[in-house]
This record gives sequence, C-alpha cells and structure tokens, in this order.
Amino acid sequence: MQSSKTSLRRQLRQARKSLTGYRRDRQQQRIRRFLTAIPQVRHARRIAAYMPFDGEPDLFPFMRRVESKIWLPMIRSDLHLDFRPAFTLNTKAQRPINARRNRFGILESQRLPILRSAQMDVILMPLVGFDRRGNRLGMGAGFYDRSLVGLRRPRPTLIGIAFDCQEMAQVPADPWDVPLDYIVTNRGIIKTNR
Ligand SMILES: Nc1nc2c(c(=O)[nH]1)N(C=O)[C@@H](CNc1ccc(C(=O)N[C@@H](CCC(=O)O)C(=O)O)cc1)CN2
Ligand SMILES: Nc1ncnc2c1ncn2[C@@H]1O[C@H](COP(=O)(O)OP(=O)(O)OP(=O)(O)O)[C@@H](O)[C@H]1O
Repeated sequence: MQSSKTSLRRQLRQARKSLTGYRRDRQQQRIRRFLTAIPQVRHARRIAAYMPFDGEPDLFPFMRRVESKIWLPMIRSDLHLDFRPAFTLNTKAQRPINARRNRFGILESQRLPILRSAQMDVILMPLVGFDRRGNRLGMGAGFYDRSLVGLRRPRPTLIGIAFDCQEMAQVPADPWDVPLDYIVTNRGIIKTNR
C-alpha cells in the first residue's frame, strides 16, 4: 500500500508542479472563485488555509481578502498540526514579521493563540491526489490525518484544493483517512456526501 502511494505521489506532485504560466494562473483563479461560492466558506469565522509550496494552488488573493479569518498550520513536535492566526499576508518584507520557516521551508506563523483543528470552521487542504468520493492523497507525512482523528460533530468543513489533473479513479484509502466534504478544482466544486 505505502509503495503504491509513494509512486502515485511522485507522479501527481510532478503534474502539479508542471502546470505553469497562463494555464496555472487561469486555473488558480477558477479555484478561488469556486471556493468563495461554498456557503460554509462564506459564513466561516475561522478558515485554515496554507502557504503554497511544491506547486500547490495559490489561494493568496482570496486569503488577503479575508485575512482576519485566516489561520495557518504549524507542525507540532508530536507531528500533529495546530493552527495560528496568519501573519500579515500583504508584507513585502524579505522575512515577514511574525513568521518563520519550518523544516520544509514553509512559512509558519508565530502569532497566538494556538488552536486545534476542531476549532476551525473550515479546513482547506492542499491535495496531491483525490477521487470523487472524497478520499485524499497528501504529502505522506500524515500531518493532516493525525490532526483530523476524533473530530466530533459539528466538525469543521473539510475542503480539498487541487488542480483537475490530480484526479484519480480511486485513491487507495487507509483506515485512518478522514474523507473530505468538498473538493474544489478549476473545473468546479465536488460535493462528496460524506
Ligand atoms: N502548503 C502546505 N503547508 C503544509 C502542508 C502542506 O501539504 N502544504 N502540510 C501537510 O502535511 C504540512 C507540511 N507537510 C509536509 C510533508 C512533507 C513534505 C516533504 O517535502 N517531504 C519530502 C521529504 C522532505 C524531508 O524529509 O526533508 C518528500 O516527501 O519529498 C513537506 C511538507 C504543514 N504545512
Ligand atoms: N491517525 C494516525 N495515527 C498515527 N499515524 C498516522 C495516522 N494517520 C496517518 N498516520 C501515519 O502517517 C503516514 C502517512 O499517511 P497517509 O499515507 O495516509 O498520508 P497522506 O494521505 O499523504 O495524508 P497527509 O496529508 O495527512 O500526509 C502513515 O504511514 C501513517 O503511519
């Protein structure tokens, strides 16, 4: 199972990174437009987003518009994710105030308070791969998976963000995987009935 996931990840990360220029811009724009049409996103007080890396869809224009609602993941020493209020997103400084790079080079916020995933209204998760049933392939470190274990209703709305080239017929699902409620791609919104 892990080895088949590993080669899938490599292929799909390559596909995600290969999308460039005007095509990338246009697809990202569509993703942001669809995202803002989801009622739970419009009504959310706290939205967990992400600082794009490895060719992930860039949500920045959206994040800036609702900056005070945006929370960013931090990797805890026990390999769970918690969330901190976003640092100032419109900064032009080389090193944004209140931000620091984690071990992967992704900017993490240093602001307080620190909240758990259960306290987010919406969690936007960048996907490496997905299927239409809401199964998700991530970076393979299990950070999101671990942080989503044991969420009780009403739980945050889980929304995967991907380019349509990352769709697969079926993601090999593991028992600990928590399915997504929505997947937003440049083609539209997929509601998964989970
Ligand atoms: N933008 C963004 N932020 C995020 C995540 C994400 O997927 N995207 N995460 C969601 O989990 C966490 C970071 N997870 C990551 C997991 C693996 C690798 C990664 O590049 N792994 C390399 C091995 C690198 C190494 O060990 O030094 C690899 O697999 O090639 C990076 C980030 C928290 N922040
Ligand atoms: N709830 C959990 N408790 C303990 N370990 C977990 C849990 N969830 C995942 N893991 C570990 O994390 C590793 C990666 O999981 P998986 O292959 O499902 O990652 P993924 O689909 O890429 O998701 P993620 O985005 O969370 O990394 C697994 O090998 C597993 O050992």
